[in-house]
Amino acid sequence: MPKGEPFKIKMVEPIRLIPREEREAALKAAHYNPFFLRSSDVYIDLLTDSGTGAMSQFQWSAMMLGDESYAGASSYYKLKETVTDITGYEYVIPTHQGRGAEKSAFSQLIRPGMYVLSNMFFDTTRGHVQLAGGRPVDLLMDYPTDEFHPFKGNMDTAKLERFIAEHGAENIACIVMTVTNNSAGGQPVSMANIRETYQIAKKHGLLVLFDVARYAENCHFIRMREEGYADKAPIDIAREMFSYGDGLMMSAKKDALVNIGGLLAFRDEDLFTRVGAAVVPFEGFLTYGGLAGRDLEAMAVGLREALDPDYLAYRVGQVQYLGELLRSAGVPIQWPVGGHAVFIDAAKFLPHIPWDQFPGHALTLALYIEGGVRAVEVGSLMLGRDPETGENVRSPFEFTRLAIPRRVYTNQHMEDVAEAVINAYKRREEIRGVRFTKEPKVLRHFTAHFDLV
Ligand SMILES: Cc1ncc(COP(=O)(O)O)c(/C=N/[C@@H](Cc2ccccc2)C(=O)O)c1O
Repeated sequence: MPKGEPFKIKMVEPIRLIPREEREAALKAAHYNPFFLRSSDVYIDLLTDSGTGAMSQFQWSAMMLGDESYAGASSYYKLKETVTDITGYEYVIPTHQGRGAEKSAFSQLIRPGMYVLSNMFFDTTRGHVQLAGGRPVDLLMDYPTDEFHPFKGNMDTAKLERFIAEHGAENIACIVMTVTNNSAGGQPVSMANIRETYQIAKKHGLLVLFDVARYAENCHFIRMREEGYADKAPIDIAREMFSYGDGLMMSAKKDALVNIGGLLAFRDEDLFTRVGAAVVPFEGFLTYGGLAGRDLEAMAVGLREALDPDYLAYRVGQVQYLGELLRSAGVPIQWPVGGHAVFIDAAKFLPHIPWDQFPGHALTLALYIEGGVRAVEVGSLMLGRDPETGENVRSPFEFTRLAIPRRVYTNQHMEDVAEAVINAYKRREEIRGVRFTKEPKVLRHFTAHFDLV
């Protein structure tokens, strides 16, 4: 097997590491929140793998065929055919990005006070359940962060059965299966777990919707780690996976390899009609959903490219490479490494920082100072406050996430990232926690202002 990437580079975008004193000034000016840094002040941007990937020559050339008709554009039908071929779902609606799909679906499927169950919600999905008056419930299998288990993103189906029995199916709006499981560390969900969850849902007459931002990576892990799938193509694994669901919401900015875009797709016309009623006022007509025709063209191509086995081996392999650099240096990370990011265990990295001074966030500040690397916290800061008590909710994990954009950085960049993390680790006792100086009500981590404790 060649070591190199399964592509060669045709266009480059200059990046540079600004001097340390400029990084310190930039971070202070950004209210100690990496979201407020200018990208030109960031050397290696691991804030998110969402919308930050590089498109292929096939996607760029497809964009020239974008049909910008308001309704019934040929670009829509190309996307629809691709989505139906991969998922088996006949009814397809584009949205501007994932949260457009979430708002449209949850506003129609949730009555205030209803529960929505998940293996684990990501924060915007959780936010939209709450905005629709729903009560999100995570039912993740419990695994130690530093022990190997092939599918740490799994739903705890025993907890699921108990919850349904205790609260009644009539009080549950739907089940959301997040694949891969971003908040649990980009960890995959096994086909057996997806199948079992679907069987339980059908026994109780419950809907199962997928949150499939990173579905291709999930198919790769099933192929690599689950008995009976080694010889199957990722697209065939995807087809089976989607057979255990009633529909999907997707941020196309991940595993559809585009810079903007989202998707809704359903097996059943009634669901399509109900959710479509919210798309028209919020996103646009059903055949464009807030996107240009050229975006639909790029998405149709990207959905297939993401399922290419050589691409998946390279993509997930690069994330593993960074994980191994850190693990071999003794840096505490979640193990095994997920599909789109390395999750540093900030609670272990910074045991002197209390959870409500947000160690995962404190470490993002140190990584930027050390090496111009921008990362994000996935922990108690992201989890926010309990809507009923107003208290900070303590996350089961305190992570600093290093999310790797698709087809953007080389392994030398990963070595630069590892050096920054290891340098921060060497001076970890000096790293201080943070406190709010401005705390927004919803999805606070994106726009909060902080000071060092
Ligand atoms: C599993 C899953 N479901 C839905 C969505 C919403 O999709 P969308 O509305 O963003 O298209 C997301 C978005 N995930 C971004 C969000 C983010 C977080 C921190 C920094 C920047 C961006 C990320 O994980 O990086 C997701 O992960």
